[in-house]
Amino acid sequence: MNDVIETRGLAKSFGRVHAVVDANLIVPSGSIYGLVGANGAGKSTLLRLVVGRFQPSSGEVYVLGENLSAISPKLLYERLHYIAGDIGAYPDLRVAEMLNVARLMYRKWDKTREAQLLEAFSLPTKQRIRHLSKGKQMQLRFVIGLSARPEILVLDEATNGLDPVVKQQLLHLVLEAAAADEMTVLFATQQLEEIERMADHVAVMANGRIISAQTLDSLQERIHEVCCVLDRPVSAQLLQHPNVLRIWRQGTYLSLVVDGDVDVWKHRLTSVNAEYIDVHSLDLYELFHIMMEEEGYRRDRVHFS
Ligand SMILES: Nc1ncnc2c1ncn2[C@@H]1O[C@H](COP(=O)(O)OP(=O)(O)OP(=O)(O)O)[C@@H](O)[C@H]1O
Repeated sequence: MNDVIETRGLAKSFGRVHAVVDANLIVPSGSIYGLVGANGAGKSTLLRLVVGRFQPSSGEVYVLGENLSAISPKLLYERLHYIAGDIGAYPDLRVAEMLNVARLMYRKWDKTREAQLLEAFSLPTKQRIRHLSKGKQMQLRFVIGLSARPEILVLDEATNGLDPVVKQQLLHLVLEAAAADEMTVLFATQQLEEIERMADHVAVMANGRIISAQTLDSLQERIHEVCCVLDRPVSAQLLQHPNVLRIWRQGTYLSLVVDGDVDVWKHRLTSVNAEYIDVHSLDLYELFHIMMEEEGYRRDRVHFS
């Protein structure tokens, strides 16, 4: 599998805000790569750097093996399609006019797919884009994005605010198109169910940094919760280890979230007479929460007096 996107030491600052810091991301060809992180973590900025909407403060972006700064905008436009949740271009055109423009813009335009998608979405072709609902506008953008048959589709919270039926429909179509065209998808989302449903790889961002980037399977195989009952105090030294991401104790119950070999921890806990040792995987929600806490991410506490 070749890599279709690679960022090397990528950084972007806005004045004193370091939105993206030393980002090294490798997106393999054909992968469905999810990007998650808290509000303001730097996801949109990273995607805008990857699609050439922002100039990096430092570092480099490679798309389809070439340095982004050396790729002609026209070629990039055809090979990489970007859809963000904000307002799209040409809001005053009618749907049919917009599709005429798009057909001229993309050499690989797939008319059969366009017709299938138009029928599936029942888009009112005579209406002006700005008069369409948000969901219909987004459907139109996916008609264009998928009919253009790009090699890479970059989605930035593209399903935000859509009703669950439209959202599921769009995600399903993206997966179908990705399989049919061997298209790579890089998408940022706050919705972990989208990661669960779509992604085979996932990168987690916190405070502008990529703190984890790997396959979803390896992430879930690597981190576990080890629980036990321990009716005597244990030295802090035993538990404080770089691979212990969280320690939680209530009475005699102890829970450790550990990164890496769980057998080591079973052995350590057995050696201090722990009983009822149990190991289980964590769901994505717990995993991301713990990873972000690890990175020092805390929601500001709000006090009402
Ligand atoms: N054009 C800009 N000018 C100034 N600051 C910006 C600009 N774009 C982003 N930022 C700042 O960069 C940081 C990262 O923002 P970004 O939008 O990339 O985060 P995000 O992870 O996509 O957040 P969200 O999930 O809330 O959309 C934030 O502090 C944001 O305020």
